Amino acid sequence: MEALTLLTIALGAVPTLYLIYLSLLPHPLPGIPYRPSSARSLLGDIPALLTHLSTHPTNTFTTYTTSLMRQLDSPVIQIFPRPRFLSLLPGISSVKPKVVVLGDYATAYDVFVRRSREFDRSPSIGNMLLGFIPRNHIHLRTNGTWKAQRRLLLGAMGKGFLFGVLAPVIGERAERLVDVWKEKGKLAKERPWSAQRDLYLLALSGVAAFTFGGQFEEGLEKEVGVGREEPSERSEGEGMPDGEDSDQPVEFPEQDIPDIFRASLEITRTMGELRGSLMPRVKWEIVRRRERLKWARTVMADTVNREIAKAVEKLDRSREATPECAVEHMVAHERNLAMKEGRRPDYFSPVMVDEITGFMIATYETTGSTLCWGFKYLTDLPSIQNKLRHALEKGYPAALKERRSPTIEEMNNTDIPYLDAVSEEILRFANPATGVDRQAVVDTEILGHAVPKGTIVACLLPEPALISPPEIAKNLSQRSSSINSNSWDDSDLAHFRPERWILHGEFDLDAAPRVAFGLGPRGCPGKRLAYMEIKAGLVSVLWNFELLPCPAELSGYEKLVLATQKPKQCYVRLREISRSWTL
Ligand code: HEM
Repeated sequence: MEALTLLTIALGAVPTLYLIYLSLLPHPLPGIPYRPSSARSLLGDIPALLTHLSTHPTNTFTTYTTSLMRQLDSPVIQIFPRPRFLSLLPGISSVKPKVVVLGDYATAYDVFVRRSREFDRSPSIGNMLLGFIPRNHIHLRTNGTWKAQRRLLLGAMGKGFLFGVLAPVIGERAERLVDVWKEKGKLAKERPWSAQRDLYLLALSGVAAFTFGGQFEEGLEKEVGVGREEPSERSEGEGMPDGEDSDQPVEFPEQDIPDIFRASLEITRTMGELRGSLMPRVKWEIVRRRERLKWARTVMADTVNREIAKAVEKLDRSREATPECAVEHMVAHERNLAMKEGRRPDYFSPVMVDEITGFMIATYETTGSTLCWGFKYLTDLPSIQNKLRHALEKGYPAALKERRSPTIEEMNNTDIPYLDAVSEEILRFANPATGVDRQAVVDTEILGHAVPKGTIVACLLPEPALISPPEIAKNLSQRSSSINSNSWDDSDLAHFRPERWILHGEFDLDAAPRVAFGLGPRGCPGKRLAYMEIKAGLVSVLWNFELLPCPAELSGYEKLVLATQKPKQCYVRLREISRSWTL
Protein backbone atom coordinates (compact mmCIF):
# COMPACT_ATOMS: atom_id res chain seq x y z
CA MET A 1 0.00 0.00 0.00
CA GLU A 2 2.81 2.32 1.02
CA ALA A 3 4.68 1.47 -2.17
CA LEU A 4 1.57 2.34 -4.16
CA THR A 5 1.30 5.73 -2.42
CA LEU A 6 4.95 6.45 -3.11
CA LEU A 7 4.54 5.51 -6.75
CA THR A 8 1.46 7.75 -7.07
CA ILE A 9 3.37 10.66 -5.51
CA ALA A 10 6.37 10.03 -7.78
CA LEU A 11 4.19 9.86 -10.87
CA GLY A 12 2.40 13.02 -9.80
CA ALA A 13 5.70 14.78 -9.25
CA VAL A 14 6.95 14.14 -12.79
CA PRO A 15 4.60 16.58 -14.55
CA THR A 16 5.15 19.12 -11.77
CA LEU A 17 8.92 18.86 -12.15
CA TYR A 18 8.56 19.06 -15.92
CA LEU A 19 6.47 22.22 -15.57
CA ILE A 20 9.12 23.71 -13.26
CA TYR A 21 11.80 22.76 -15.80
CA LEU A 22 9.84 24.43 -18.60
CA SER A 23 9.34 27.56 -16.52
CA LEU A 24 13.08 27.78 -15.94
CA LEU A 25 13.99 27.59 -19.63
CA PRO A 26 14.54 30.94 -21.40
CA HIS A 27 11.30 32.53 -22.58
CA PRO A 28 12.11 34.08 -25.97
CA LEU A 29 10.38 37.20 -27.21
CA PRO A 30 8.30 36.35 -30.28
CA GLY A 31 9.78 37.28 -33.63
CA ILE A 32 13.30 38.25 -32.51
CA PRO A 33 15.85 35.64 -33.67
CA TYR A 34 17.88 33.69 -31.10
CA ARG A 35 20.12 30.65 -30.89
CA PRO A 36 17.63 27.73 -30.79
CA SER A 37 19.79 25.43 -28.65
CA SER A 38 20.26 28.22 -26.08
CA ALA A 39 16.50 28.42 -25.68
CA ARG A 40 16.47 24.68 -24.87
CA SER A 41 19.10 24.98 -22.14
CA LEU A 42 18.58 25.93 -18.52
CA LEU A 43 21.85 27.84 -18.84
CA GLY A 44 20.67 29.80 -21.87
CA ASP A 45 23.59 31.18 -23.89
CA ILE A 46 26.20 30.56 -21.21
CA PRO A 47 27.62 27.22 -22.52
CA ALA A 48 27.91 28.58 -26.08
CA LEU A 49 29.43 31.80 -24.78
CA LEU A 50 32.05 29.92 -22.74
CA THR A 51 32.96 27.78 -25.74
CA HIS A 52 33.31 30.92 -27.86
CA LEU A 53 35.53 32.59 -25.26
CA SER A 54 37.77 29.55 -25.02
CA THR A 55 38.27 29.10 -28.77
CA HIS A 56 40.29 32.25 -29.40
CA PRO A 57 42.14 34.60 -27.07
CA THR A 58 40.64 37.72 -28.68
CA ASN A 59 37.07 36.48 -28.36
CA THR A 60 34.80 38.45 -26.03
CA PHE A 61 31.13 38.74 -25.17
CA THR A 62 30.89 41.28 -27.97
CA THR A 63 32.39 38.97 -30.58
CA TYR A 64 30.03 36.22 -29.39
CA THR A 65 26.96 38.34 -30.02
CA THR A 66 28.44 39.68 -33.24
CA SER A 67 28.94 36.21 -34.65
CA LEU A 68 25.47 35.19 -33.51
CA MET A 69 24.03 38.18 -35.31
CA ARG A 70 25.78 37.09 -38.47
CA GLN A 71 24.65 33.47 -38.08
CA LEU A 72 21.07 34.57 -37.53
CA ASP A 73 21.40 37.16 -40.29
CA SER A 74 19.51 39.80 -38.35
CA PRO A 75 20.29 43.32 -37.06
CA VAL A 76 18.37 42.56 -33.89
CA ILE A 77 18.73 39.35 -31.90
CA GLN A 78 18.01 38.16 -28.37
CA ILE A 79 20.32 36.31 -26.00
CA PHE A 80 19.84 34.55 -22.68
CA PRO A 81 22.90 35.40 -20.60
CA ARG A 82 21.32 34.95 -17.18
CA PRO A 83 19.80 31.58 -16.19
CA ARG A 84 16.27 31.97 -14.86
CA PHE A 85 16.90 29.57 -11.95
CA LEU A 86 19.32 32.11 -10.44
CA SER A 87 16.34 34.16 -9.41
CA LEU A 88 15.27 31.28 -7.11
CA LEU A 89 18.45 31.66 -5.06
CA PRO A 90 18.12 33.77 -1.92
CA GLY A 91 19.35 37.36 -2.19
CA ILE A 92 19.23 37.45 -5.98
CA SER A 93 16.87 39.76 -7.76
CA SER A 94 13.75 38.06 -9.03
CA VAL A 95 13.84 40.22 -12.13
CA LYS A 96 14.65 38.16 -15.22
CA PRO A 97 15.18 40.81 -17.88
CA LYS A 98 15.08 39.86 -21.52
CA VAL A 99 18.16 40.96 -23.45
CA VAL A 100 17.91 42.24 -26.99
CA VAL A 101 21.07 43.13 -28.93
CA LEU A 102 21.06 45.78 -31.63
CA GLY A 103 23.55 45.85 -34.46
CA ASP A 104 22.28 48.68 -36.60
CA TYR A 105 23.56 52.16 -35.91
CA ALA A 106 20.56 54.06 -37.23
CA THR A 107 18.15 52.05 -35.08
CA ALA A 108 20.41 52.29 -32.02
CA TYR A 109 20.78 56.02 -32.56
CA ASP A 110 16.99 56.37 -32.54
CA VAL A 111 16.59 54.22 -29.43
CA PHE A 112 19.29 56.06 -27.46
CA VAL A 113 18.82 59.62 -28.72
CA ARG A 114 15.23 60.00 -29.94
CA ARG A 115 13.34 57.47 -27.90
CA SER A 116 14.75 58.24 -24.47
CA ARG A 117 11.22 58.30 -23.01
CA GLU A 118 10.82 54.64 -23.95
CA PHE A 119 14.36 53.49 -23.11
CA ASP A 120 16.27 54.64 -20.04
CA ARG A 121 19.38 53.79 -18.01
CA SER A 122 19.61 50.02 -17.52
CA PRO A 123 20.67 48.52 -14.20
CA SER A 124 23.58 46.60 -15.75
CA ILE A 125 26.04 49.52 -15.97
CA GLY A 126 25.59 50.17 -12.28
CA ASN A 127 26.06 46.60 -11.09
CA MET A 128 29.79 47.03 -10.80
CA LEU A 129 29.41 50.39 -9.04
CA LEU A 130 26.40 49.88 -6.81
CA GLY A 131 28.34 48.79 -3.71
CA PHE A 132 30.89 51.58 -4.05
CA ILE A 133 28.79 54.58 -5.04
CA PRO A 134 25.10 53.72 -4.60
CA ARG A 135 23.99 57.39 -4.69
CA ASN A 136 25.86 58.32 -7.90
CA HIS A 137 23.61 59.65 -10.67
CA ILE A 138 24.80 56.94 -13.07
CA HIS A 139 22.22 54.57 -11.49
CA LEU A 140 19.28 56.94 -11.75
CA ARG A 141 16.53 57.02 -14.30
CA THR A 142 16.52 60.22 -16.38
CA ASN A 143 14.36 62.30 -14.05
CA GLY A 144 14.54 65.50 -11.98
CA THR A 145 16.85 63.96 -9.36
CA TRP A 146 19.24 62.81 -12.08
CA LYS A 147 19.19 66.28 -13.64
CA ALA A 148 19.95 67.94 -10.31
CA GLN A 149 22.84 65.57 -9.58
CA ARG A 150 24.26 65.83 -13.07
CA ARG A 151 24.16 69.63 -12.72
CA LEU A 152 26.48 69.24 -9.73
CA LEU A 153 29.28 68.11 -12.01
CA LEU A 154 28.44 69.98 -15.19
CA GLY A 155 29.72 73.22 -13.63
CA ALA A 156 33.16 71.65 -13.53
CA MET A 157 32.93 70.54 -17.16
CA GLY A 158 32.63 74.11 -18.47
CA LYS A 159 35.17 75.28 -21.04
CA GLY A 160 36.44 78.08 -18.76
CA PHE A 161 37.51 75.67 -16.03
CA LEU A 162 38.72 72.85 -18.29
CA PHE A 163 40.75 74.95 -20.70
CA GLY A 164 41.69 77.73 -18.28
CA VAL A 165 42.43 76.08 -14.93
CA LEU A 166 42.85 72.38 -15.64
CA ALA A 167 44.62 72.36 -19.01
CA PRO A 168 48.06 73.47 -17.69
CA VAL A 169 47.98 70.60 -15.19
CA ILE A 170 47.07 68.08 -17.89
CA GLY A 171 49.91 69.49 -20.02
CA GLU A 172 52.36 69.20 -17.11
CA ARG A 173 51.35 65.57 -16.47
CA ALA A 174 51.93 64.70 -20.14
CA GLU A 175 55.37 66.36 -20.03
CA ARG A 176 56.14 64.38 -16.92
CA LEU A 177 55.30 61.17 -18.75
CA VAL A 178 57.67 62.16 -21.56
CA ASP A 179 60.47 62.82 -19.02
CA VAL A 180 59.96 59.44 -17.37
CA TRP A 181 59.83 57.69 -20.75
CA LYS A 182 63.03 59.44 -21.88
CA GLU A 183 64.77 58.04 -18.82
CA LYS A 184 63.24 54.61 -19.30
CA GLY A 185 64.13 54.75 -22.99
CA LYS A 186 67.78 55.43 -22.15
CA LEU A 187 67.87 52.46 -19.80
CA ALA A 188 65.95 50.17 -22.13
CA LYS A 189 68.09 50.95 -25.20
CA GLU A 190 65.27 50.25 -27.63
CA ARG A 191 64.10 47.15 -25.83
CA PRO A 192 60.33 46.94 -25.28
CA TRP A 193 58.60 47.52 -21.96
CA SER A 194 55.01 47.50 -20.77
CA ALA A 195 53.48 50.98 -20.83
CA GLN A 196 50.14 50.09 -19.20
CA ARG A 197 50.76 51.24 -15.67
CA ASP A 198 52.29 54.57 -16.73
CA LEU A 199 49.30 55.31 -18.95
CA TYR A 200 46.70 54.45 -16.31
CA LEU A 201 48.59 56.57 -13.79
CA LEU A 202 48.70 59.45 -16.28
CA ALA A 203 44.91 59.27 -16.66
CA LEU A 204 44.41 58.88 -12.91
CA SER A 205 46.63 61.84 -12.21
CA GLY A 206 44.62 63.93 -14.71
CA VAL A 207 41.30 62.97 -13.17
CA ALA A 208 42.66 63.62 -9.65
CA ALA A 209 43.69 67.12 -10.77
CA PHE A 210 40.19 67.62 -12.18
CA THR A 211 38.55 66.37 -8.98
CA PHE A 212 40.79 67.77 -6.26
CA GLY A 213 42.93 70.39 -8.05
CA GLY A 214 46.40 70.64 -9.55
CA GLN A 215 48.07 70.99 -6.16
CA PHE A 216 46.48 67.84 -4.75
CA GLU A 217 49.05 65.38 -6.03
CA GLU A 218 52.02 67.59 -5.16
CA GLY A 219 50.73 67.67 -1.57
CA LEU A 220 50.60 63.89 -1.53
CA GLU A 221 54.08 63.56 -2.96
CA LYS A 222 55.44 65.60 -0.07
CA GLU A 223 53.43 63.46 2.31
CA VAL A 224 54.83 60.18 1.07
CA GLY A 225 58.09 61.51 -0.28
CA VAL A 226 57.59 59.67 -3.57
CA GLY A 227 55.06 59.62 -6.36
CA ARG A 228 57.31 60.45 -9.24
CA GLU A 229 59.61 57.90 -10.65
CA GLU A 230 63.21 58.94 -11.01
CA PRO A 231 64.73 56.19 -13.08
CA SER A 232 67.95 58.13 -13.69
CA GLU A 233 68.91 57.55 -10.09
CA ARG A 234 68.92 53.82 -10.59
CA SER A 235 72.04 52.18 -11.82
CA GLU A 236 72.36 51.86 -15.57
CA GLY A 237 71.09 48.51 -16.72
CA GLU A 238 68.83 47.80 -13.75
CA GLY A 239 65.86 45.79 -14.89
CA MET A 240 67.71 44.87 -18.09
CA PRO A 241 67.35 41.34 -19.35
CA ASP A 242 70.59 39.43 -19.55
CA GLY A 243 72.28 38.86 -22.87
CA GLU A 244 71.94 40.61 -26.17
CA ASP A 245 68.33 39.76 -26.94
CA SER A 246 66.93 43.15 -27.83
CA ASP A 247 63.40 41.69 -28.06
CA GLN A 248 63.32 40.68 -24.45
CA PRO A 249 61.16 43.12 -22.48
CA VAL A 250 62.62 45.24 -19.72
CA GLU A 251 60.83 45.10 -16.40
CA PHE A 252 61.04 48.39 -14.57
CA PRO A 253 60.27 48.38 -10.87
CA GLU A 254 56.82 49.77 -10.14
CA GLN A 255 56.86 53.36 -9.03
CA ASP A 256 55.67 54.02 -5.52
CA ILE A 257 52.41 55.94 -5.64
CA PRO A 258 50.26 57.78 -3.10
CA ASP A 259 47.73 55.74 -1.13
CA ILE A 260 44.75 57.39 -2.81
CA PHE A 261 46.00 56.22 -6.21
CA ARG A 262 46.57 52.71 -4.91
CA ALA A 263 43.05 52.81 -3.45
CA SER A 264 41.58 53.90 -6.82
CA LEU A 265 43.43 51.11 -8.64
CA GLU A 266 42.24 48.54 -6.11
CA ILE A 267 38.62 49.65 -6.28
CA THR A 268 38.58 49.74 -10.09
CA ARG A 269 40.14 46.28 -10.20
CA THR A 270 37.34 44.99 -7.96
CA MET A 271 34.74 46.71 -10.16
CA GLY A 272 36.12 44.58 -13.00
CA GLU A 273 35.48 41.43 -10.95
CA LEU A 274 31.93 42.55 -10.21
CA ARG A 275 31.29 43.35 -13.84
CA GLY A 276 32.39 39.88 -14.90
CA SER A 277 30.19 38.20 -12.31
CA LEU A 278 26.90 36.49 -13.07
CA MET A 279 25.69 37.47 -9.62
CA PRO A 280 27.24 40.86 -8.90
CA ARG A 281 25.26 41.44 -5.70
CA VAL A 282 26.35 38.12 -4.23
CA LYS A 283 29.90 38.78 -5.38
CA TRP A 284 29.78 42.20 -3.71
CA GLU A 285 28.94 40.55 -0.39
CA ILE A 286 32.11 38.48 -0.78
CA VAL A 287 34.55 41.13 -2.03
CA ARG A 288 33.53 43.87 0.38
CA ARG A 289 34.88 41.78 3.26
CA ARG A 290 38.41 41.74 1.84
CA GLU A 291 40.89 43.63 3.99
CA ARG A 292 42.52 45.32 0.98
CA LEU A 293 39.23 46.61 -0.29
CA LYS A 294 38.21 47.81 3.17
CA TRP A 295 41.50 49.72 3.32
CA ALA A 296 40.96 51.21 -0.16
CA ARG A 297 37.42 52.35 0.65
CA THR A 298 38.57 53.95 3.89
CA VAL A 299 41.38 55.82 2.11
CA MET A 300 38.94 56.97 -0.56
CA ALA A 301 36.27 58.10 1.93
CA ASP A 302 38.83 59.93 4.11
CA THR A 303 40.30 61.72 1.09
CA VAL A 304 36.94 62.76 -0.32
CA ASN A 305 35.71 64.06 3.05
CA ARG A 306 38.99 65.87 3.71
CA GLU A 307 38.92 67.56 0.28
CA ILE A 308 35.27 68.60 0.73
CA ALA A 309 36.19 70.12 4.10
CA LYS A 310 39.08 72.03 2.48
CA ALA A 311 36.78 73.35 -0.25
CA VAL A 312 34.18 74.48 2.32
CA GLU A 313 36.90 76.23 4.32
CA LYS A 314 38.17 77.99 1.19
CA LEU A 315 34.66 79.08 0.28
CA ASP A 316 34.08 80.38 3.81
CA ARG A 317 37.32 82.38 3.61
CA SER A 318 36.44 83.98 0.28
CA ARG A 319 33.03 83.70 -1.33
CA GLU A 320 34.42 85.21 -4.53
CA ALA A 321 37.30 82.70 -4.99
CA THR A 322 37.29 81.01 -8.41
CA PRO A 323 36.76 77.25 -8.06
CA GLU A 324 39.91 75.38 -9.00
CA CYS A 325 38.62 71.83 -9.05
CA ALA A 326 35.40 69.82 -9.35
CA VAL A 327 34.99 69.54 -5.56
CA GLU A 328 35.16 73.33 -5.20
CA HIS A 329 32.63 73.73 -8.01
CA MET A 330 30.29 71.25 -6.33
CA VAL A 331 30.62 72.83 -2.90
CA ALA A 332 29.85 76.29 -4.38
CA HIS A 333 26.90 74.83 -6.28
CA GLU A 334 25.50 73.24 -3.10
CA ARG A 335 25.90 76.50 -1.19
CA ASN A 336 24.03 78.48 -3.88
CA LEU A 337 21.30 75.87 -4.14
CA ALA A 338 20.81 75.73 -0.36
CA MET A 339 20.55 79.53 -0.23
CA LYS A 340 17.95 79.48 -2.97
CA GLU A 341 15.96 76.74 -1.23
CA GLY A 342 16.31 78.35 2.21
CA ARG A 343 18.05 75.38 3.86
CA ARG A 344 21.45 74.62 5.34
CA PRO A 345 23.98 73.30 2.82
CA ASP A 346 24.72 69.57 3.10
CA TYR A 347 28.28 69.44 1.82
CA PHE A 348 28.98 65.92 3.09
CA SER A 349 25.78 64.27 1.85
CA PRO A 350 26.04 60.71 0.46
CA VAL A 351 25.20 62.18 -2.97
CA MET A 352 28.15 64.62 -2.85
CA VAL A 353 30.52 61.91 -1.60
CA ASP A 354 29.38 59.36 -4.21
CA GLU A 355 29.55 61.84 -7.09
CA ILE A 356 33.12 62.80 -6.14
CA THR A 357 34.19 59.21 -5.52
CA GLY A 358 32.73 58.31 -8.92
CA PHE A 359 35.33 60.49 -10.67
CA MET A 360 38.20 58.76 -8.90
CA ILE A 361 37.09 55.17 -9.48
CA ALA A 362 34.98 55.11 -12.62
CA THR A 363 36.50 57.46 -15.16
CA TYR A 364 40.29 57.22 -15.42
CA GLU A 365 40.40 53.63 -16.67
CA THR A 366 38.46 54.50 -19.82
CA THR A 367 40.97 57.22 -20.73
CA GLY A 368 43.94 55.01 -19.79
CA SER A 369 42.61 52.11 -21.87
CA THR A 370 42.08 54.42 -24.86
CA LEU A 371 45.71 55.54 -24.68
CA CYS A 372 46.93 51.95 -24.35
CA TRP A 373 45.00 50.87 -27.44
CA GLY A 374 46.08 54.05 -29.26
CA PHE A 375 49.79 53.43 -28.81
CA LYS A 376 49.34 49.81 -29.85
CA TYR A 377 47.59 50.76 -33.10
CA LEU A 378 50.14 53.47 -33.89
CA THR A 379 53.02 51.08 -33.21
CA ASP A 380 51.56 48.50 -35.56
CA LEU A 381 50.56 51.03 -38.22
CA PRO A 382 53.77 53.03 -38.78
CA SER A 383 52.44 54.84 -41.86
CA ILE A 384 49.59 56.32 -39.79
CA GLN A 385 52.02 57.11 -36.99
CA ASN A 386 54.35 58.96 -39.41
CA LYS A 387 51.47 60.76 -41.08
CA LEU A 388 50.22 61.95 -37.70
CA ARG A 389 53.69 63.11 -36.63
CA HIS A 390 54.02 64.99 -39.88
CA ALA A 391 50.60 66.65 -39.32
CA LEU A 392 51.69 67.64 -35.80
CA GLU A 393 54.95 69.14 -37.07
CA LYS A 394 53.01 71.12 -39.63
CA GLY A 395 50.38 72.12 -37.06
CA TYR A 396 52.81 73.35 -34.39
CA PRO A 397 55.46 75.30 -36.37
CA ALA A 398 56.58 77.39 -33.37
CA ALA A 399 57.26 74.29 -31.28
CA LEU A 400 59.17 72.78 -34.19
CA LYS A 401 61.26 75.90 -34.68
CA GLU A 402 61.99 76.27 -31.00
CA ARG A 403 62.75 72.53 -30.65
CA ARG A 404 60.34 72.03 -27.76
CA SER A 405 57.16 70.04 -27.26
CA PRO A 406 53.88 71.79 -28.14
CA THR A 407 52.27 73.41 -25.12
CA ILE A 408 48.80 72.40 -23.95
CA GLU A 409 47.50 75.81 -25.10
CA GLU A 410 48.83 75.09 -28.58
CA MET A 411 47.21 71.66 -28.48
CA ASN A 412 43.84 73.08 -27.37
CA ASN A 413 43.86 76.03 -29.75
CA THR A 414 45.18 74.48 -32.96
CA ASP A 415 42.95 72.68 -35.40
CA ILE A 416 44.73 69.57 -36.69
CA PRO A 417 42.08 67.48 -38.49
CA TYR A 418 44.32 64.41 -38.72
CA LEU A 419 44.89 64.44 -34.93
CA ASP A 420 41.12 64.61 -34.36
CA ALA A 421 40.67 61.85 -36.91
CA VAL A 422 43.25 59.53 -35.31
CA SER A 423 41.80 60.15 -31.82
CA GLU A 424 38.29 59.36 -33.08
CA GLU A 425 39.41 56.23 -34.89
CA ILE A 426 41.26 55.03 -31.78
CA LEU A 427 38.09 55.54 -29.73
CA ARG A 428 35.98 53.76 -32.34
CA PHE A 429 38.24 50.72 -32.18
CA ALA A 430 39.13 50.81 -28.49
CA ASN A 431 35.61 51.36 -27.17
CA PRO A 432 36.85 51.08 -23.60
CA ALA A 433 33.34 51.11 -22.14
CA THR A 434 32.57 48.10 -24.45
CA GLY A 435 29.00 49.07 -25.16
CA VAL A 436 25.97 50.93 -24.01
CA ASP A 437 22.60 49.60 -23.04
CA ARG A 438 19.19 50.80 -21.98
CA GLN A 439 16.07 49.29 -20.44
CA ALA A 440 12.62 49.60 -21.98
CA VAL A 441 10.48 51.53 -19.48
CA VAL A 442 7.24 50.92 -21.38
CA ASP A 443 5.96 48.19 -23.70
CA THR A 444 7.31 49.22 -27.08
CA GLU A 445 8.84 47.89 -30.32
CA ILE A 446 12.14 47.71 -32.15
CA LEU A 447 12.27 47.18 -35.91
CA GLY A 448 8.67 46.06 -35.81
CA HIS A 449 9.16 43.50 -32.99
CA ALA A 450 7.30 43.88 -29.69
CA VAL A 451 9.66 44.64 -26.81
CA PRO A 452 8.03 44.46 -23.37
CA LYS A 453 8.77 46.84 -20.52
CA GLY A 454 11.86 45.73 -18.62
CA THR A 455 13.78 44.42 -21.66
CA ILE A 456 17.47 45.35 -21.75
CA VAL A 457 18.54 46.69 -25.13
CA ALA A 458 22.27 46.44 -25.65
CA CYS A 459 23.97 48.27 -28.44
CA LEU A 460 26.89 46.32 -29.83
CA LEU A 461 28.12 48.93 -32.21
CA PRO A 462 31.52 48.96 -30.54
CA GLU A 463 32.52 45.98 -32.64
CA PRO A 464 34.09 47.79 -35.60
CA ALA A 465 33.45 44.96 -38.02
CA LEU A 466 29.84 44.62 -37.09
CA ILE A 467 28.42 48.01 -37.63
CA SER A 468 25.64 47.44 -40.11
CA PRO A 469 27.59 45.08 -42.33
CA PRO A 470 25.88 44.87 -45.70
CA GLU A 471 24.56 41.36 -45.17
CA ILE A 472 22.72 42.56 -42.08
CA ALA A 473 21.73 45.97 -43.36
CA LYS A 474 19.95 44.39 -46.31
CA ASN A 475 17.55 42.79 -43.86
CA LEU A 476 16.38 45.95 -42.22
CA SER A 477 12.69 46.21 -42.67
CA GLN A 478 12.58 49.82 -41.56
CA ARG A 479 15.55 52.09 -41.47
CA SER A 480 15.52 55.21 -39.35
CA SER A 481 15.76 58.45 -41.24
CA SER A 482 17.09 60.35 -38.24
CA ILE A 483 20.71 59.70 -39.08
CA ASN A 484 22.35 59.44 -42.40
CA SER A 485 24.27 56.21 -41.97
CA ASN A 486 24.63 55.97 -45.73
CA SER A 487 27.29 58.63 -45.61
CA TRP A 488 29.91 56.05 -44.70
CA ASP A 489 31.08 52.92 -46.39
CA ASP A 490 29.91 50.01 -44.22
CA SER A 491 32.22 47.57 -45.93
CA ASP A 492 35.45 49.17 -44.69
CA LEU A 493 34.43 49.89 -41.10
CA ALA A 494 36.53 46.95 -39.95
CA HIS A 495 39.71 48.79 -40.97
CA PHE A 496 41.61 51.32 -38.87
CA ARG A 497 41.47 54.26 -41.27
CA PRO A 498 41.55 57.74 -39.69
CA GLU A 499 41.05 59.32 -43.13
CA ARG A 500 37.37 58.33 -42.95
CA TRP A 501 36.83 61.22 -40.49
CA ILE A 502 38.10 63.87 -42.90
CA LEU A 503 35.81 65.42 -45.48
CA HIS A 504 37.09 68.20 -47.78
CA GLY A 505 40.08 68.67 -45.49
CA GLU A 506 37.92 69.16 -42.38
CA PHE A 507 37.31 66.81 -39.46
CA ASP A 508 33.75 65.48 -39.88
CA LEU A 509 32.12 64.10 -36.70
CA ASP A 510 29.33 62.42 -38.65
CA ALA A 511 31.59 60.47 -40.96
CA ALA A 512 31.17 57.17 -39.09
CA PRO A 513 29.26 55.74 -36.13
CA ARG A 514 30.40 57.17 -32.77
CA VAL A 515 29.39 55.35 -29.64
CA ALA A 516 32.48 55.27 -27.41
CA PHE A 517 30.97 57.95 -25.14
CA GLY A 518 27.42 56.62 -25.38
CA LEU A 519 24.53 58.41 -27.00
CA GLY A 520 21.67 60.72 -26.11
CA PRO A 521 20.86 62.42 -22.81
CA ARG A 522 22.81 59.80 -20.82
CA GLY A 523 25.94 60.11 -22.95
CA CYS A 524 29.25 60.70 -21.15
CA PRO A 525 29.50 64.17 -19.59
CA GLY A 526 33.29 63.79 -19.21
CA LYS A 527 34.20 63.54 -22.89
CA ARG A 528 35.65 67.03 -23.17
CA LEU A 529 38.13 66.20 -20.41
CA ALA A 530 38.80 62.78 -21.91
CA TYR A 531 39.56 64.23 -25.37
CA MET A 532 41.96 66.74 -23.84
CA GLU A 533 43.83 64.01 -21.97
CA ILE A 534 43.92 61.67 -24.96
CA LYS A 535 45.26 64.35 -27.29
CA ALA A 536 47.82 65.59 -24.75
CA GLY A 537 49.09 62.01 -24.37
CA LEU A 538 49.20 61.31 -28.12
CA VAL A 539 50.86 64.61 -29.07
CA SER A 540 53.47 64.55 -26.29
CA VAL A 541 54.55 60.98 -26.96
CA LEU A 542 54.52 61.11 -30.77
CA TRP A 543 56.33 64.43 -30.79
CA ASN A 544 59.17 63.04 -28.70
CA PHE A 545 59.36 59.39 -29.69
CA GLU A 546 59.16 57.05 -32.61
CA LEU A 547 57.13 54.00 -31.61
CA LEU A 548 59.17 51.12 -33.01
CA PRO A 549 57.59 47.72 -33.75
CA CYS A 550 57.50 45.33 -30.80
CA PRO A 551 58.07 41.57 -31.15
CA ALA A 552 54.98 39.62 -32.22
CA GLU A 553 54.72 37.82 -28.88
CA LEU A 554 54.33 41.18 -27.12
CA SER A 555 51.91 42.61 -29.68
CA GLY A 556 48.77 40.55 -29.14
CA TYR A 557 45.29 42.00 -29.42
CA GLU A 558 43.76 39.91 -26.67
CA LYS A 559 41.31 41.99 -24.62
CA LEU A 560 40.76 42.02 -20.91
CA VAL A 561 37.20 43.01 -20.25
CA LEU A 562 37.25 44.25 -16.67
CA ALA A 563 35.85 47.60 -15.61
CA THR A 564 36.79 48.63 -19.15
CA GLN A 565 37.96 46.81 -22.23
CA LYS A 566 41.74 47.00 -22.17
CA PRO A 567 44.53 45.32 -24.09
CA LYS A 568 46.24 42.46 -22.29
CA GLN A 569 49.56 43.64 -23.72
CA CYS A 570 50.63 47.21 -24.30
CA TYR A 571 54.35 47.30 -24.95
CA VAL A 572 56.31 50.21 -26.34
CA ARG A 573 59.79 50.29 -27.83
CA LEU A 574 60.88 53.90 -28.07
CA ARG A 575 63.42 55.83 -30.10
CA GLU A 576 63.80 59.43 -29.03
CA ILE A 577 63.39 61.99 -31.80
CA SER A 578 66.23 64.49 -31.64
CA ARG A 579 65.12 67.02 -34.31
CA SER A 580 68.68 68.39 -34.61
CA TRP A 581 67.88 68.89 -38.32
CA THR A 582 65.56 71.77 -37.42
CA LEU A 583 68.57 73.89 -36.37
C1 HEM B 1 37.87 57.88 -22.97
C2 HEM B 1 37.24 58.19 -21.84
C3 HEM B 1 35.80 57.90 -21.54
C4 HEM B 1 34.91 57.07 -22.19
C5 HEM B 1 35.17 56.20 -23.42
C6 HEM B 1 33.65 57.16 -21.49
C7 HEM B 1 32.51 56.47 -21.86
C8 HEM B 1 31.30 56.55 -21.20
C9 HEM B 1 30.10 55.82 -21.58
C10 HEM B 1 29.99 54.84 -22.74
C11 HEM B 1 29.13 56.15 -20.70
C12 HEM B 1 27.68 55.63 -20.71
C13 HEM B 1 26.92 56.50 -21.68
C14 HEM B 1 25.54 56.04 -22.04
O1 HEM B 1 24.96 55.21 -21.33
O2 HEM B 1 25.01 56.51 -23.08
C15 HEM B 1 29.69 57.11 -19.77
C16 HEM B 1 28.98 57.68 -18.74
C17 HEM B 1 29.53 58.57 -17.85
N1 HEM B 1 30.82 59.09 -17.87
FE1 HEM B 1 32.27 58.65 -19.19
N2 HEM B 1 33.79 58.03 -20.43
C18 HEM B 1 35.08 58.51 -20.43
C19 HEM B 1 35.64 59.41 -19.55
C20 HEM B 1 34.94 60.06 -18.56
C21 HEM B 1 35.48 61.08 -17.70
C22 HEM B 1 36.91 61.62 -17.77
C23 HEM B 1 34.47 61.44 -16.84
C24 HEM B 1 34.46 62.47 -15.72
C25 HEM B 1 35.52 62.99 -15.16
C26 HEM B 1 33.30 60.65 -17.16
C27 HEM B 1 32.09 60.71 -16.49
C28 HEM B 1 30.97 59.95 -16.82
C29 HEM B 1 29.71 60.00 -16.06
C30 HEM B 1 29.44 60.82 -14.79
C31 HEM B 1 28.80 59.13 -16.71
C32 HEM B 1 27.34 58.82 -16.32
C33 HEM B 1 26.39 59.74 -17.07
C34 HEM B 1 24.91 59.48 -16.74
O3 HEM B 1 24.55 58.38 -16.31
O4 HEM B 1 24.10 60.40 -16.91
N3 HEM B 1 33.62 59.82 -18.21
N4 HEM B 1 31.01 57.34 -20.08
